[in-house]
Amino acid sequence: MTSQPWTAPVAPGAVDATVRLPGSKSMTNRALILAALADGPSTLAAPLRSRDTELMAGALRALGAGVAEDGAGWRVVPGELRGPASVDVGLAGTVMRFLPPVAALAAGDVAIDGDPYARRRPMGPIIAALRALGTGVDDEGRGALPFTVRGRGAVEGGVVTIDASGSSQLISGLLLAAPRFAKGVEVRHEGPPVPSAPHLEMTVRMLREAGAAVETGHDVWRVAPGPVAGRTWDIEPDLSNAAQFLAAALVTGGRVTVPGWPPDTTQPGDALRGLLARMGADVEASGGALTVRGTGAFRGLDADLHEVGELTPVLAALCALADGPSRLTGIAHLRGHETDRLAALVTELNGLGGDVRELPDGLEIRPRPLHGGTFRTYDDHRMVMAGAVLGLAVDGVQVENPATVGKTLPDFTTMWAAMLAAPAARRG
Ligand SMILES: O=C(O)C1=C[C@@H](OP(=O)(O)O)[C@@H](O)[C@H](O)C1
Ligand SMILES: C=C(OP(=O)(O)O)C(=O)O
Repeated sequence: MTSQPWTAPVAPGAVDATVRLPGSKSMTNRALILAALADGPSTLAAPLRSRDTELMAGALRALGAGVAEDGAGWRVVPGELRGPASVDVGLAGTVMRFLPPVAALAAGDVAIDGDPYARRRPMGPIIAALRALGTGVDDEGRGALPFTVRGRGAVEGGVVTIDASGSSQLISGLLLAAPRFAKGVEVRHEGPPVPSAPHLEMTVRMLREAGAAVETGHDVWRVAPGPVAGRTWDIEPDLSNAAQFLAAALVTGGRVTVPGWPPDTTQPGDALRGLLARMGADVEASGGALTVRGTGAFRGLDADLHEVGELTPVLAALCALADGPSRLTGIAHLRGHETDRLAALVTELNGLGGDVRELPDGLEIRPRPLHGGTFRTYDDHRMVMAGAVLGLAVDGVQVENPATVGKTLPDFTTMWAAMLAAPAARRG
């Protein structure tokens, strides 16, 4: 779906807002997988409703699970997994990496495809791993989408070695389905470091919460075969989607509070507390909420974002408005995200007059006065959010195809307008 360009609003003054965020994409899609593999029904309370999670729900339904509306949540009733089925993964990394190992457990063929750029995202290691664990995959030699998983109703499992330097999701996908493999799984990683450690911790923690036995070591993860418990999953607010709202406090010298900030979380967005403080924000956690205050002036950032790569687009936009230069490193794998995010950020920030250089593993950003213009978004929700942050301070930023935020935050532009319309902003 393509929408009309959106003129990102200039902040009318210092923001002063409380922003309630919908559920975490990463937790919702893990909970859906575990619920579909469980030995009884589960409930997801406050899940994210967005393109990525609806695609996951649709994929699991196609394989035989019951995923039904339950008030604001979802009720999942596991069913016998079977093909033939066709699954659309859209551009969702979580669906394209978490679903194929579940498809391997189905009796019958499962054809899997997605958006055009999905065919360019790293999938080879998971295809090879499924074969090594005893499941046929017909990919016509592509090592990428589209492909068909030849499910036989059971997966032998065992030990497999992959290079997961392109995406942590390649490991998470194998681990999430592994309690249902006859021998469980031992996944070993060989290659450059695996990104997104917090997301791997999230996988391990949620598997354990569902009763699975998981052991971890250096670049090795083991899941024993065993039952997955049906349960209630309370989905935390999506902290990565807090980034753009909290950034608005720095850009405008205002205050943004996010209620329901979990005190102990595996979400990478929790790193925003430290990262924004390093840029000069006053960050306060109290009463279960996180509040960020800015003065309107803030420093550049020199940070390795390897573990929290999905925060990069919004942080890069913030860095382009900072008082000094920034270096964001450890993020070569972002070339395989929704788009090549390093190239996209260089092109679009420089298109507004910025001075951004691509490094082998990141970005170097030197702030310069920016001007309005088209900010292309490449079907990447976080590029829309980055454009919104720039628009707070730069008149005439035309964000292309804002509806692409539907991937994880369908109400984004409405929430953004509400934040800017909060009382203090109108006075400012
Ligand atoms: O497991 C997950 O839920 C995710 C893992 C990360 O992927 P990569 O390791 O590919 O960066 C992250 O960027 C993505 O948004 C969500
Ligand atoms: C990388 C991201 O998404 P995906 O789950 O599609 O990998 C992201 O949300 O920033």
